[in-house]
Amino acid sequence: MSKKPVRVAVTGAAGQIGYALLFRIASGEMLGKDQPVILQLLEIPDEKAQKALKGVMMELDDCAFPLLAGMEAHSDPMTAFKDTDYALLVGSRPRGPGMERAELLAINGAIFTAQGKALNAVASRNVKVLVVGNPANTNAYIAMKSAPDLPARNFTAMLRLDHNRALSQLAAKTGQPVASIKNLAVWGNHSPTMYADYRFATIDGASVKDMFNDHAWNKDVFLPTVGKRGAAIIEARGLSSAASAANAAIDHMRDWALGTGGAWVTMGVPSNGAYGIPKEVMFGYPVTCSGGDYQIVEGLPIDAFSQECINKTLAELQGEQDGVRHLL
Ligand SMILES: NC(=O)C1=CN([C@@H]2O[C@H](COP(=O)(O)OP(=O)(O)OC[C@H]3O[C@@H](n4cnc5c(N)ncnc54)[C@H](O)[C@@H]3O)[C@@H](O)[C@H]2O)C=CC1
Ligand SMILES: O=C([O-])CC(=O)C(=O)O
Repeated sequence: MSKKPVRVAVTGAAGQIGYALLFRIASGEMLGKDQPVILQLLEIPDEKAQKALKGVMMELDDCAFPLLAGMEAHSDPMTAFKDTDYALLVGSRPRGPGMERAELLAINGAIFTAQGKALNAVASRNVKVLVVGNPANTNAYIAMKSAPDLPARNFTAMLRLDHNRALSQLAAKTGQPVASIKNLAVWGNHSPTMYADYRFATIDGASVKDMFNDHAWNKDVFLPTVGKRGAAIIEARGLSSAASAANAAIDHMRDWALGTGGAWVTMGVPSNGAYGIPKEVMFGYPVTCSGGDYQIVEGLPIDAFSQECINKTLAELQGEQDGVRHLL
């Protein structure tokens, strides 16, 4: 028997990430090739944005996706999020060349308060929320705090792009295929302070750390390359990452919904206190997913360098959260 359609809300649907994301959701890459979806698309109430959204929907129609069971255009989160099972909060103001994240925080804070409240009021009580729009962790924190009637753990932030970037850098360094690398973790904020941690990573079961014990490469090449990749893409493209961000969003939601089979992935999730991170801080952690839920990988040893990196990214996140406290 065919499955009942699920509702997937996407904000910023006419933006560049939206354009790289919607077609893949509709083709079944996110929730499975047997799962029909109804897309509930939100754009700002602006004639140009709504017109562009109509154009994207015309193209979605023209793909004749068998799994696309319905599609709606919205300009109000209160209707866009009605009964939604999944919400991908992409729409926000992207960072331009030279723009600081603090500037973004002020502009985007208001958006995520309103959207959190709307999710609280009208979404499915089990809605899974992924915040992509930057600053993703703090926007997710704002949305979570604005939705007190929904489970806090259902609000997550996207660190999967950092995770995937780190995988590719490790694959290049070791000359091994990406798919062979397991047990990578990225801690903290989706920002240059994130800490990509390959101490536990294995390739075909062998420790990556034992393959090359190169602290200088870790500190001076690997971490800055992964951390500043977003800025490097902006510099090269004149636009922020879109296809790779959409791909990471698909990976994040697919793994959360369908499970990772024991493999670690990175998600930004409200802390449960693990690793001394204060509760509720929206923090990148290694997780495994099963049964439509995620579990933080706990009990990993944290050495002095790692602790220093974790402290740094935590301090940045707490600074961001302090900066939005007046909104909550
Ligand atoms: N977490 C991550 O790893 C990454 C996050 N990003 C972030 O994703 C966001 C979106 O990026 P792009 O698609 O490239 O930007 P874009 O500017 O192409 O599209 C954003 C869209 O969101 C819409 N929008 C703005 N406010 C909205 C609101 N309140 N409700 C609904 N829609 C709204 C805009 O009209 C626009 O169409 C940016 O904040 C960007 O910094 C980008 C790459 C990676
Ligand atoms: O840096 C940006 O503004 C876009 C982004 O989040 C990324 O590519 O990681």
